[in-house]
Amino acid sequence: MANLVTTIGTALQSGHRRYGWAAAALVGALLIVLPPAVLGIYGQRQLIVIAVYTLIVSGLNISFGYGGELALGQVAMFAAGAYVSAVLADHGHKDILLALVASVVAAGVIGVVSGVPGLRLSHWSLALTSFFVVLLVPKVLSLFKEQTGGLLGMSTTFEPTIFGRTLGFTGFFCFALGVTVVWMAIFRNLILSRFGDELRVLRESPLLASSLGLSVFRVRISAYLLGSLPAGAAGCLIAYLNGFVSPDGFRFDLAVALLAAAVVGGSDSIYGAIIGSALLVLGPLQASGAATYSVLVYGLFLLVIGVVFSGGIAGLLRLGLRRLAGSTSTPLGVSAEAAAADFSEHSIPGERLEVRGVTKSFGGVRALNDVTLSAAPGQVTALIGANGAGKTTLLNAISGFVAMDQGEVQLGQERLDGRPPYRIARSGVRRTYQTPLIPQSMTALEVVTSGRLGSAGAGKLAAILRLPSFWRARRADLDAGYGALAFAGQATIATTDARSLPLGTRRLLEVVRAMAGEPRLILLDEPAAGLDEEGLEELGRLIRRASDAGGTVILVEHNIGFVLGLADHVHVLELGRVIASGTPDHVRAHPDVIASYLGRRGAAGADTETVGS
Ligand SMILES: Nc1ncnc2c1ncn2[C@@H]1O[C@H](COP(=O)(O)OP(=O)(O)OP(=O)(O)O)[C@@H](O)[C@H]1O
Repeated sequence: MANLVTTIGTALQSGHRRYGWAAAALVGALLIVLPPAVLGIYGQRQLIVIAVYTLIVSGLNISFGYGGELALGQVAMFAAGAYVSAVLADHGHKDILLALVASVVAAGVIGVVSGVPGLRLSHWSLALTSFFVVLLVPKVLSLFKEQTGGLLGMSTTFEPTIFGRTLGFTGFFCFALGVTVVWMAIFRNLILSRFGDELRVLRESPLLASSLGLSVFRVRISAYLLGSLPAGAAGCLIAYLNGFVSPDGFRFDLAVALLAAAVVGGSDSIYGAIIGSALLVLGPLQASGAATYSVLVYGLFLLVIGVVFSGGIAGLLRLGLRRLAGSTSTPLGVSAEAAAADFSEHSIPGERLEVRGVTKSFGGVRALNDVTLSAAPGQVTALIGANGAGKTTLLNAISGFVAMDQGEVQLGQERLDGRPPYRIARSGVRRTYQTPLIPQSMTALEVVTSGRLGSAGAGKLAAILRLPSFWRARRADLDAGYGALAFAGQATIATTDARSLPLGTRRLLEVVRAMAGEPRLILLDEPAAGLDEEGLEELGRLIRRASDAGGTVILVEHNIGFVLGLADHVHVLELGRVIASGTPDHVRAHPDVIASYLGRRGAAGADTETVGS
């Protein structure tokens, strides 16, 4: 019996990804072709409103749910779409396709105008600018009273035509649902492509996104802009549905209600927008009287859902399917051995790193003082030193997260200093962090393939249309990711939720992610922190294999026994200066190092000593 349940669960879970789109398209098609008499005019209207909210909420989910940016401006874009369609209809342009395109363009313009300033600034700025944009809607409409009817709104003759033929209500119903189905297909294809992974990486940490080679600003603005487009389409549909537009339809309450619908449905799920919107339209708040308290009730909803089940209803369904499916399977139908062999043949293209005269001060603290050192391909180069010696600052200076005051960094023939972090990452610098940065709701395989996000891949259009170039790039990403996992002996965790893995495995995963991105330089910041003996051994083996495969590895670590047993070359930092460099034996015996750092036990052999942490 348990087996049967697991089989059904697995089929549903894998079917959800592979054929979920087909099921959704089928439901959409059925609704469209359903005889009007079955639903009746009221039922059709309700479905159109659900479709309208689905468009807006799914747009919100791109930047908010997947990208982690709180943005409320969708209502302003919704208003822009509605008013553009209304004004066009008022001027006798009744072609609904024309109105749809114009509404989408208008929403895009509002998206760029309101998004760019917010996104250029800090994380909360977008929430604030988009909040103000929504508050401004009635004011702007009153400014253009002649054209928009001001606060009273405007009604006009909405008789949609398409290519010169009048649509009628049922035709409009089919059009509205058709637009929503097409958008949901676009949305799904975007989310299940590199773009979806970029958003999830961004939500986890902009720092991580930059160090994987992504321009944080570009990802944020693409998400906000793409999310604004369906809101414009929704505006067009609501104008034609109601035959009337007024500022009352685009108030701040609606922004809160849509946010609640996103969270309740599941803001980081593809079909959560449909669930949330259906609840918004058909749910208990539609009862007379309840609407008065809608902001309060939606606010409470947000709080409760946020605390109790953050993935929303879609998240609960996903969890249920996962539980039913039980253990995970190997993806791609590739054997671990074959993938590992492929990956080891594909060596790591390490380059020589030269750091010359790097100096960095934070106020009165000189974190790096004229640091000159190098690291060779095929070797593990360790940086050791007590707390505050400047090790992390040096990694940050090499990877561009800290602007150095003086000095040069050269990788192979390429100068890295002066470039932004994402460009340095694109030059092949990959790093790990003291606290593993593993994005939410990603499998181990997805985490590893995200190491390739900064490299050339298929574009968004290829992803939306699922062109052959998309499938080729996807196959290459999956092969490289799976190969890297198998190379590290971790193929069995490929489909496991990466966040649920133990600390040691998450640390390994970070190293594997760094290896999957064809790195010319790998920077490891305290990868052994918190690991037990077994974890240390496994990590040591992996780092050694990465350098044997040609990688240039720089290891910052406090566990001296681990470092001296693994490194080919060691640089010792003290108060921002290099005080010794050489082989582990040379460093172990160096009088300055013994005096200031290793102490008497170091001279005798510091195999298990952890210094400075
Ligand atoms: N952003 C910052 N602002 C101000 N001071 C900083 C900043 N980053 C580092 N420092 C200072 O620079 C010095 C070097 O710090 P750094 O973190 O590089 O040392 P570390 O060797 O990596 O230490 P640990 O082993 O504890 O991580 C310390 O005195 C630290 O307080």
